[in-house]
Amino acid sequence: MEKQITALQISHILGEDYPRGWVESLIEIPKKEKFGDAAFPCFALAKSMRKSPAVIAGEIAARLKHPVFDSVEVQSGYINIFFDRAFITEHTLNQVLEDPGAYGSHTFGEGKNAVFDMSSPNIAKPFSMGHLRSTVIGNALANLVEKCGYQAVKVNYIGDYGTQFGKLLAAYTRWGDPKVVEEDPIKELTKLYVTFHEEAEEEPALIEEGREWFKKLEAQDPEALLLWNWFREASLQEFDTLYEMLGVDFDLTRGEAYYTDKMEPVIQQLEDKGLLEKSEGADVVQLDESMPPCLIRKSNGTTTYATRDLAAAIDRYQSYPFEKSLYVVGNEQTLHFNQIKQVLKKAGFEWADRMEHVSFGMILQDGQKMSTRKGKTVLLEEVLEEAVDQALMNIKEKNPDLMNPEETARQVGVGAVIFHDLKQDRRHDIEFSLEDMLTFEGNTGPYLQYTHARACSLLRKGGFSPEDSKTAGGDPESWSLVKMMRAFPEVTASACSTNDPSKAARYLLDLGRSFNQYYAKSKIIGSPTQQENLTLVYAFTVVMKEGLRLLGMAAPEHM
Ligand SMILES: NC(=[NH2+])NCCC[C@H](N)C(=O)O
Repeated sequence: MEKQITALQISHILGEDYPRGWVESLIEIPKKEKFGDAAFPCFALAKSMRKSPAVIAGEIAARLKHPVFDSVEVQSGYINIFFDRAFITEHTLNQVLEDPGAYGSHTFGEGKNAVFDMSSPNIAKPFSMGHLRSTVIGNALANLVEKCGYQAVKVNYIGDYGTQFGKLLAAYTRWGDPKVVEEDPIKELTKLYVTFHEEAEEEPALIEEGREWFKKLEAQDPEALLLWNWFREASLQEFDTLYEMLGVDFDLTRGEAYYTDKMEPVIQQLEDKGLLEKSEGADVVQLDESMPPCLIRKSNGTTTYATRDLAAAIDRYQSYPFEKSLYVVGNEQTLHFNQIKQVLKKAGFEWADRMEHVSFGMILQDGQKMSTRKGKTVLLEEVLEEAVDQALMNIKEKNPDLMNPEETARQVGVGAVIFHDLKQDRRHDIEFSLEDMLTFEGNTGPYLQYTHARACSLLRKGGFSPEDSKTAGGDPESWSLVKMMRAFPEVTASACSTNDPSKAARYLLDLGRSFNQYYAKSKIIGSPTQQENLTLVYAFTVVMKEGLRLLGMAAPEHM
């Protein structure tokens, strides 16, 4: 906010040739305190004003006045502005404490829908690392858009359709044992699927058998349908255990199969609009030179992944006219989503521009993709359990008297995995390392949660209660922390608008560091301004807790 005020003042002094937005883009936030809280470099003005930057800086500085400015200095072409700390501190604390849960909220999304296609695992297959990323990133973004006023609609678009289910049905009817499937459905079904592929190399006729089964499924053959339903329900149940652990829920679990009878009308529309072309017996829509045509119907008459996504996009727009529709899916599907978008655009759906592929990289282990195929299965549930176990060990070591250590360990272990994902630029591949995720020092989830818990324990020690808050007259040592808390609303807005939860995650690391620095430097309890200091600590817990909530993490008060 001070940045805008500063820009407005400078722009006002310079006149209309230098608009506020332009001035604001030049303003820097100095790293060193001695250069002020904001700095304006005058070098870009030298040419048009035909004066040296130092002279210009002097002239502007002489006229720069506002209640939030405490002092203004000129240093070699820069104007360094120092804000009125007491004024801003009080204002910030009042804002945070006025309505704690609402601090950092915005209204710009009000009355608008944001639809999320997220998680979307495939039934009868293990929940992969990619699906974990989609779940975690999608959930954080959904929280962020809601923070900005949007209505989030979280859709779990499960992969419950397609030729692979023909193969699975073929494999099951040949080799499956209902009891074994019942016991550990995903594991057994995956095995059957792998067996199918191995056997098919010896016996190519199997492939045909798989196709036949898929045709039966499409024709709603009772036996096929019964088995498919069973596999589906059993898989969803296993996924639910994971979602519960992660603390994620959905507004809608609606998979590809839901669109079985909604594709024909879409294909008809494409036909009517003259977009459908025959290509080697298949129906395709030609796209611009940058991509291959989109396959709508294969030569054997079956529909595709793309056809279902087209039907789903149209259906979503009809049910939830959206301002944005985000597909939180790995990088490897970029071409697919570009194709879908372009087909819809060609068909005249202007809203296709509001669809966005929120892509992300892979999770690597020792530089290689963590795979769920063949022998190398890494089961996500085991990963999370391992994280929780290790968190429990860490916690017991640090705080042997903690009540309810299991619940806290769950919050910390799961939080560690979530944060490790969210702190990085989502488009990059990330290296998986439980050790790195779980340390209490460094850029981790546990570090943030621990910092928050320490602050809570200070409040308990000081017998603080929010009703006794004192927002004026705080400790000057708190300035960096105050500025950090002040930045929160800007961070939520920008993380939301750029679909980038890492902005919020990295901000929380900075916030945590600011708090720990303040804590190290100040005598909080027992100082003459104890109540003011504790008010600040309390405000910090409010912002940290809300930040963690947005990322999908818990903020335990004891650790
Ligand atoms: N609308 C979509 N295509 N969403 C992504 C689905 C992801 C797919 N089930 C997979 O695991 O690869």
